[in-house]
Amino acid sequence: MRQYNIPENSIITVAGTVGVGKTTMTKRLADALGFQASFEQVDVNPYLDLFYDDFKSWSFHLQIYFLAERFKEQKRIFNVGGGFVQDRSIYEDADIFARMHYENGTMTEVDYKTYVNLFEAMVLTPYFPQPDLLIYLDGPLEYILERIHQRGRPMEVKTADEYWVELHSRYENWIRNFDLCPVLTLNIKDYDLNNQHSLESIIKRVEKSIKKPDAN
Ligand SMILES: Nc1ncnc2c1ncn2[C@@H]1O[C@H](COP(=O)(O)OP(=O)(O)O)[C@@H](O)[C@H]1O
Ligand SMILES: Nc1ncnc2c1ncn2[C@H]1C[C@H](O)[C@@H](COP(=O)(O)O)O1
Repeated sequence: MRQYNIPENSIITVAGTVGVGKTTMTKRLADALGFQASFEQVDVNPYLDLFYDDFKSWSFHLQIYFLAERFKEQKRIFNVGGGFVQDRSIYEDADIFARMHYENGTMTEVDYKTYVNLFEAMVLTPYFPQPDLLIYLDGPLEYILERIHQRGRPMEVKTADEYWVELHSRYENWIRNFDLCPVLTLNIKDYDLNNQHSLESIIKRVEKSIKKPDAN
């Protein structure tokens, strides 16, 4: 395997809205770098279908479930060590999804406050070092909607497009203000992961952007 100028214990988080291509990017990048991958487990999530049927009744349960899952994954990453590529950051749960449901009235204020308290307590533990790089995947909304429909998860396909439109717009605002670690933004129109040159050029950009051990 080719050696890259990327510290071997780096943590790279792939962020972006639903359907943009995080899981696919996580797999390809982890394989190319010889890193381990950490995924969201969508198929076994007991709340996801219930949530998409009725946001108001299930948004708190779902957020707590995601928080617990991410905490377990963070602990695993911390204990196993080595380089990891991670499919979605915990920041997106709190700053985008939970906040959106609270602001739209599909999560109560008391539930939101409880969630934020728990989130803040968790990110202060040693299991949540800031990533060395956040790769932000962005692209035109119509591409993303097409991917959601083409992937065909039933609960997502039946969800009104307005939900994805709002999510996309919240992501764009969020990334403009995100400063917890270096960010590399990739537009999905500009790469093709089936093309080795395209993947190599992404890795070159990762090499340039990632936090190196001697950096502050
Ligand atoms: N670079 C790409 N080019 C074309 N299709 C892609 C690309 N990346 C992902 N897809 C497709 O788009 C859909 C969503 O991708 P996925 O990686 O599951 O997104 P996410 O994890 O962000 O929800 C899947 O059907 C996947 O095969
Ligand atoms: N924190 C979250 N709140 C609500 N919904 C969420 C959250 N994190 C993920 N999701 C949903 C969105 C998708 O339907 C699936 C998986 O996300 P993906 O972006 O496809 O990895 O879970």
